[in-house]
Amino acid sequence: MASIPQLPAALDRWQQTLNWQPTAQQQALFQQLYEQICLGNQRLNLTRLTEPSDFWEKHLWDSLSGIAPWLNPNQTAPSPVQTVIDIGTGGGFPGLPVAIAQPAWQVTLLDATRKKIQFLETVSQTLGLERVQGLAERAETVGQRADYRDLYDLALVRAVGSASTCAEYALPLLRLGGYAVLFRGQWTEAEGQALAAALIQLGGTQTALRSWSTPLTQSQRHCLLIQKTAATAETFPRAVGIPAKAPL
Ligand SMILES: C[S@@+](CC[C@H](N)C(=O)[O-])C[C@H]1O[C@@H](n2cnc3c(N)ncnc32)[C@H](O)[C@@H]1O
Repeated sequence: MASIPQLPAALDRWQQTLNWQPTAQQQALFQQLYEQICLGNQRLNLTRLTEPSDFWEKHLWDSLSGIAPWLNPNQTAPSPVQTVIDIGTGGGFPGLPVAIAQPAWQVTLLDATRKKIQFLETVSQTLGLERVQGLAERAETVGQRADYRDLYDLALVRAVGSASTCAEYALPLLRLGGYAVLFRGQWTEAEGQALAAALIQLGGTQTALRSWSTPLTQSQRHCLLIQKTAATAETFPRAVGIPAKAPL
């Protein structure tokens, strides 16, 4: 069985780039995650990244780069976190690496595809991630449910749609003062302008735009931090399919 990059090389890279290191137990969980997601279930086609170094960089490192402000012991976290929702989690990213790195956080993995969520629940149980739960629903439906709205401290959204679409999924689910992290590859001024207009309608304020290169292949990444600074109108999220078809 192939191994993801092991100590000490990976530890150095975690330390240099995120100022954080996994414990030996967390490193073992990352390896188990790799085996379960990449090699364990080819049928669901959860990821096309099966090479250990690709998995480490584009799934593990990339997922944790989004929560860098909460990992770095020298930084004050933007706000305390207990509850997290990963919207459109797919193969469990960024939610599962985040749950391993932050074992005290309660992480909900949301995806519209029930089979993916059922598989991720089994993986979470196998890895002993007791604070992870799955939710097989559309983000638009969950965002209109009173038991999920205004609930989460942190929403993570990677590779699910345009930034405005992702913001419309995330903001209704956040408590006032909570944060959304939007993971992006390239980032253009036009996207920034569209997002700014959407945030006015959704009650969000962009507080940071971080830009960096990934540590192995120097691919460009952008990460947007958005705080919920006002209540989101009840009209959002709009009906299923509309946020993606007609972004704000
Ligand atoms: C390209 S995958 C990205 C998966 C993962 N976040 C990642 O970065 O590897 C997009 C996922 O979002 C889910 N998705 C798309 N729109 C959704 C919605 N409105 N509500 C819930 N899940 C959605 C899809 O089912 C799919 O699994």
